[in-house]
Formats: sequence, C-alpha cells, structure tokens
Amino acid sequence: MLFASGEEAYIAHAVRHTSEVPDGADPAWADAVVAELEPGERALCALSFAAGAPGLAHFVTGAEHALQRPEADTTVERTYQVTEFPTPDEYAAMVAAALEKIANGDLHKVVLGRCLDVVSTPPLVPAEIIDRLLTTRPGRYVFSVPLDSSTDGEGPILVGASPELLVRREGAVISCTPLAGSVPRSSDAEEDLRRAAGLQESAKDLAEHAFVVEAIVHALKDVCVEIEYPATPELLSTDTVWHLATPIHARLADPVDGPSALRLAQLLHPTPAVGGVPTAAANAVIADLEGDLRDWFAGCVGWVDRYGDGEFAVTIRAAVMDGPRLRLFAGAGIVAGSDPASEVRETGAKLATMARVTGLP
Ligand SMILES: C=C(O[C@@H]1C=C(C(=O)O)C=C[C@H]1O)C(=O)O
Repeated sequence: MLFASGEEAYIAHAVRHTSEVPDGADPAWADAVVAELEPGERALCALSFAAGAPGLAHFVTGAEHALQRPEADTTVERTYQVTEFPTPDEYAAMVAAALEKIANGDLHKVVLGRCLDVVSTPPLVPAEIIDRLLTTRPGRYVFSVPLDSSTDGEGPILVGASPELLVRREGAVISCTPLAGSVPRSSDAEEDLRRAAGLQESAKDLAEHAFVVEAIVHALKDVCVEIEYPATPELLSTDTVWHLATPIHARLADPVDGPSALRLAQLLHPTPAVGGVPTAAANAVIADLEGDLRDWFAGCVGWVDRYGDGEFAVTIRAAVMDGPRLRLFAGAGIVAGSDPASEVRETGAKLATMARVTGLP
C-alpha cells in the first residue's frame, strides 16, 4: 500500500485497521479519521466520485522511500482478453447526446468516461504492476490502495499514476493543480510541440479549463485567504497527453481549527475536472449516460496525518485490479465545441497510460 508524490514514495509497512463508510463525503467521518490517528500514523484514503458513495481510510505506519529506478524488467508473457465498454462508437454517441443537452442550455460542461475490462492469463501480479508504476512514473502521484479491509493483496486494489493534484495541505499552505483541456501526444517531436501550442490557444479547451479553476477558487474562498493563481494555464505533459494546468496557492484562514487535507478533499471534490457545471445537472447526465461504471474512478486518493496535513490526487489514469481482472477508466470533458471523434481519441490516449503499465499490447 503506498502513495508517492514527486521523488518520494510513502510505503505503508503495517495497517492498524481500516474504516469503511457508505458516504465518503460525510464531514463527520473525515473529522473522526483525523481525530483517531495516532502519532506517526497516516490514513491512506480513497473516496468515490460523488456524495453518497463509499469512502475508506487505512490507518497505517510506514516511511518515505527514495524513488526506485528501473532495473531489469521481469515481465511475464501474458495473453489478454480486452472488452471495451462502452465501445468507441457508443462513447461517441454519449458525447453527442451530452452536446445536445449543452446546446439546449441544460448544462455547460460534463465529463464522460469509458472503460477497458481486461482478463489476463496468467493473472496479473499486483507487486509487478506497482513496481512498474514506481519505476516508470507516468504521473506524479502514484498510488496503490486496497479497496476493502483485506490488505493481504487478495481483494480489489486501486492502482494508478495520476497527474492531477486535488489538494495538498502543509500547515497553513494549500495547493491545488487542476487539469482540464487535453490533447493526445505525438511520437513525432515537432508534431508533439504543435499540438501543445494548439492546446494553449484553443478557445474550447481554455473554456473547459476555466470552469474548473473557477469552481476550485470559489470553494477555497470559504476556508482560505490569499488565493493566487496565474491568469492563463500552463502546459503539463504525461507520457500520453498534454494538459492545461493551473497551479493555485492559498493560505488557510484558520490554520489551527481549519479543515484537514481529507476535509478539504471532500469540500473540493468532485471538481468539474471530473464532474461538470452545474454540478447537479452534470452528475445527473453522468448517471444517465455512463450508468455505474465510474465506481472508485474519478474519485480522489491520498493521505492525511493527525495534524491535518496531507495530499490528495484525482483518481485518474487508474485501474482496479482484482485477481485476473483489471478495469481501466478514462474520461474527457465535454463542452460546446467538443467533437465526439476527438473525445474518443483523447480517452484512448488516457487509457494508454495504465494499459502500458499493465503490459497490454
Ligand atoms: C477524467 C480524466 O481526466 C480529466 C479530464 C481532463 C480533460 O477533459 O481534459 C483532463 C484531466 C483530468 O482532469 C481521466 O483521465 O480519466
């Protein structure tokens, strides 16, 4: 079990117990988790996408380890049976349906996702995937968190390499780096830079991005002062996509009794990077068009300590491993001007991050 950020990986050595709740958005639960933490412990947490869906916290002790660098790859030959659902055509139809609702004025933005279900023979080995995640680091925030209290590696495990910081609290200092507005990378260096430059000038992507920054700044205003962020987004790249990114910094108005990192994650999540605008209308469209495929995806994952410090990433570029089965998820923001075929390509590029890590051809 681990959560890695930047050049360090916090690896849990022992689990005291696991708290599972039916509603991960419950503020009383977040406060109880922090109050229950013992000196030297962290709670490694995962929250689902929306209010009213599960959350869990593992009370762990562990240590920071320097990042390991690749050694010999011990990949075993495997065969994979892959099912796409919805299929790319069905996903394009979902995007078209969302665009109709946007044109009707029902909402401004909605993020829609699709999945790959993989059955591997022989079964995937969690330790192998986690090693590869740590050594290849396709995203800044690497995580491996069991999704129930069976921390012996037998139950489902959420793994991934998210590029997106939902929120970090270090004392009174708060940071968020929302991403929204993306384009697949190219293996041709010149074309790759052209795509990045195009993204920075795309009115559609800048609008898609602005919704997220606006929502986060609005939510931070309730608990923070000195909220600072650049007027135009920066570029951030992963192994497969370019993103627009806005680093936001703020100070907690009340550093003594102010919200913990877990409580801040609840206050901010889900942002329109994974939900939409307005929130309720977008959530209804997601439930209607996606069904329940989201599960723990597009949630948030991270840690909090007994002082309230901690760090949460958005659960994207992620997979759920369960024995021989693996489910990958990727979503994309839909706004006026989005094109269904481009959204299929964008989600394909996002799926490729974890597909590569798991050895899929
Ligand atoms: C939903 C995902 O990504 C989110 C959506 C983005 C977009 O629509 O441009 C960009 C980054 C993430 O906030 C995902 O990767 O599954």
